[in-house]
Amino acid sequence: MVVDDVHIVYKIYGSGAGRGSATSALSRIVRRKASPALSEVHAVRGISFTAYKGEAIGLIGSNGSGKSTTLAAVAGLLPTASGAIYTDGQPSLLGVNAAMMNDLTGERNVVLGCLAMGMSYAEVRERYQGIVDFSGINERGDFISLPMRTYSSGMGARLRFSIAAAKTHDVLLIDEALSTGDASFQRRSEARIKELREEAGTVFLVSHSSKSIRDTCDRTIWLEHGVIRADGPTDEIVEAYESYMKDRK
Ligand SMILES: Nc1ncnc2c1ncn2[C@@H]1O[C@H](COP(=O)(O)OP(=O)(O)OP(=O)(O)O)[C@@H](O)[C@H]1O
Repeated sequence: MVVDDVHIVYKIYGSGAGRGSATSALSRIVRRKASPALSEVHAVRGISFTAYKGEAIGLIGSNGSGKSTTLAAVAGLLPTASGAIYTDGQPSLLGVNAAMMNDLTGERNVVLGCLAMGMSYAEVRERYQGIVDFSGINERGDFISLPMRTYSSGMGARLRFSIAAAKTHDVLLIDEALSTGDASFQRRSEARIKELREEAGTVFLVSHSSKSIRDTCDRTIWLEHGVIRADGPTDEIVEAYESYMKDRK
């Protein structure tokens, strides 16, 4: 995957004083003025890197540094303002907020998620039990037949990860999902990420937990204010980042 001088700008409509109120809308209609001015957030400012098959790359940085935005752009969910992203294969984003139907049971979500990833009914039937066992959702009772809204955030994240990890991905983008699981689930998911890498995929992991980055990734990119501050071996970069964060306190 090649990310070449990518800039991402969020355009925010309807911001500013008086925008959005009924009177300001009415005055715009009367004066036949165009839509309200928009403000912009320049979230990613010219980042470039190359990622290879079989690599697991961690993305770290303080809040608002552009990590999730970068992942969303690589997944093709956000347009770039300039620059380009080239990937060999289909990237799939596994976010903590990935779309799951909260009113449906865990079981239905597993089936829907697998179908959405392109599996056939026969493949879903074959993999279903493995996914439920991996997630550990049923360890304390029959939760898989309850609606997703009854799950804790950690349980939801575990099920999402288990569904996504059931398939081999060309490029798997993981946003914070691992840090929500407990220790035993984290061990299982680290092992699964290693397998996914061996199956010739590239894995990106956004996390605030230095531990999950250290345990899963051998290369790390540190973003700050939308630019790459450092890119290199995980141990070096995480150490530099931790001392930077300590100095900021
Ligand atoms: N939907 C949005 N609309 C407008 N601005 C946004 C939107 N999402 C993010 N931003 C802005 O883009 C910048 C980067 O945000 P992003 O979520 O990528 O950061 P992050 O590094 O993932 O942060 P965190 O560690 O808090 O998850 C921030 O300044 C944020 O305010």
